[in-house]
Amino acid sequence: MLTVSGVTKRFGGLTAVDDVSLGIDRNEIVGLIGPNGAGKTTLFNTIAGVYAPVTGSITFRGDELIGKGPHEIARHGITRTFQTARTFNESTVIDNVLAGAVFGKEDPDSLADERENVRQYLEFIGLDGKAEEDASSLTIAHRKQLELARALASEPELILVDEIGSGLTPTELDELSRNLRQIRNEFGISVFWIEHVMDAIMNATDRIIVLNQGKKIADGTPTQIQQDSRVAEAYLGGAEA
Ligand SMILES: Nc1ncnc2c1ncn2[C@@H]1O[C@H](COP(=O)(O)OP(=O)(O)OP(=O)(O)O)[C@@H](O)[C@H]1O
Repeated sequence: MLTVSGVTKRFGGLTAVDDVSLGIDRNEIVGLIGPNGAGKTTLFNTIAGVYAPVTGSITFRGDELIGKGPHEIARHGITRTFQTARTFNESTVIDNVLAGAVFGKEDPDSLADERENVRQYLEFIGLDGKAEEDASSLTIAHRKQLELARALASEPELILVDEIGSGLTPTELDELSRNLRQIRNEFGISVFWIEHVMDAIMNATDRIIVLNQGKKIADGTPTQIQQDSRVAEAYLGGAEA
């Protein structure tokens, strides 16, 4: 469904993403891991249309995405969540989800209809009891769930999730991992997920891609990745730095 071929992105003399190729299929949860500075966020930003790569091609259901901006890419069915949840804090929880619905769709219904429609996503995520509260009153974990509900409301086919684990307790992270699996299971949405918390990524993904210094060094099942000596070396190298 998503095909990244030979993508390179440089910042001045630094090659942040170096000739990376990968694919994400329909209905897959794929983890993206790698030591700090490996190029994970830069790769996401390149897929999402924030950066144009110097070389390579990124297609989604056969359409070339390179040259398209973030709004256009969202309308192709790719949406994202951010490492630091970017909720509109002065707005209610339901209005935040409504913003996702209106932003992501080619042809949104009337606001009143969309408002009714997006309640299902809050219910699905388990935040319906907080629909009328200000987003600023939510805990970090609930804000991250709100971001997922907002992403769902844009009715995407692929969600790019940038680190949900930081700042969460293990129980909260379990809940969010469960949300991601439910999103895949019930809506058939694919998830591409950057995460530093290894337990979560090993337990909740179907496949894991590993970047190190901009290059893809491994792509396999969680078990294969745990046994991959290049991956272990990359993390040990990072720990010494
Ligand atoms: N806007 C930018 N301008 C210049 N250099 C950048 C920019 N964004 C990222 N970089 C550099 O590109 C490299 C890859 O960074 P990136 O943030 O993509 O890594 P990452 O794997 O997401 O790291 P982390 O796990 O720490 O978030 C790093 O060396 C970083 O300093």
